[in-house]
Amino acid sequence: MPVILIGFMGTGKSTVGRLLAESLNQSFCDLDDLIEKEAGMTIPAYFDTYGAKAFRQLEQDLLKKAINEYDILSTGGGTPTILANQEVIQAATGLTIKLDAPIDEIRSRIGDDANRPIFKKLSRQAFDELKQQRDTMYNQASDMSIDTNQRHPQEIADEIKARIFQNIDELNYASL
Ligand SMILES: Nc1ncnc2c1ncn2[C@@H]1O[C@H](COP(=O)(O)OP(=O)(O)O)[C@@H](O)[C@H]1O
Ligand SMILES: O=C(O)C1=C[C@@H](OP(=O)(O)O)[C@@H](O)[C@H](O)C1
Ligand SMILES: [Mg+2]
Repeated sequence: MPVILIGFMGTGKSTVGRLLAESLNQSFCDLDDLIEKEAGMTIPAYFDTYGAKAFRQLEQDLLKKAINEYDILSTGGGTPTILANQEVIQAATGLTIKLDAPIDEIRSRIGDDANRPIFKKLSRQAFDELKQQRDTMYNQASDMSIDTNQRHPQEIADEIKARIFQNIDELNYASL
């Protein structure tokens, strides 16, 4: 059953996804890593060279591929903002989980990281508004939401694991 992690940048999708896959001994893909591998450059370099539109197109192409090939998929914060991606995520048969954190916690997590071109470019207010706007999309696209504030990534991965097994049990009961 594939698990897709969505949510705003800095909520821990990449970190938790990796831990979850290790703990379940399942295959893992971080969509941003796949993009960097395919493009042969970092994400900030790709934004600088080709622009945001080209980035979204490459992301869309690789999402379709990755969703069929991996058990655990960590998306980028902007992935579910594209309608075609929402459709691909909703058509997937597993669980889609939104990770969340308060905006100030996000700022402190990613503040020093030069790897997020969107964070670097936006004013404080625009960044807050972007999160509010995107949260609506994450809520619509996810089956459940997990607050990651003041929690260790391993604890969050363990909670997701428990939820997966709970979900499998419910599906098994429903088919009896
Ligand atoms: N639960 C957490 N508590 C504190 N810091 C975290 C947590 N999860 C991730 N981080 C840190 O926050 C930063 C962003 O995490 P990352 O997994 O890259 O998020 P995302 O993929 O959602 O952008 C990293 O420095 C990571 O170590
Ligand atoms: O929010 C966004 O639009 C983006 C989030 C990033 O991923 P993370 O959410 O893993 O930081 C990465 O895909 C790119 O910088 C664009
Ligand atoms: Mg990430």
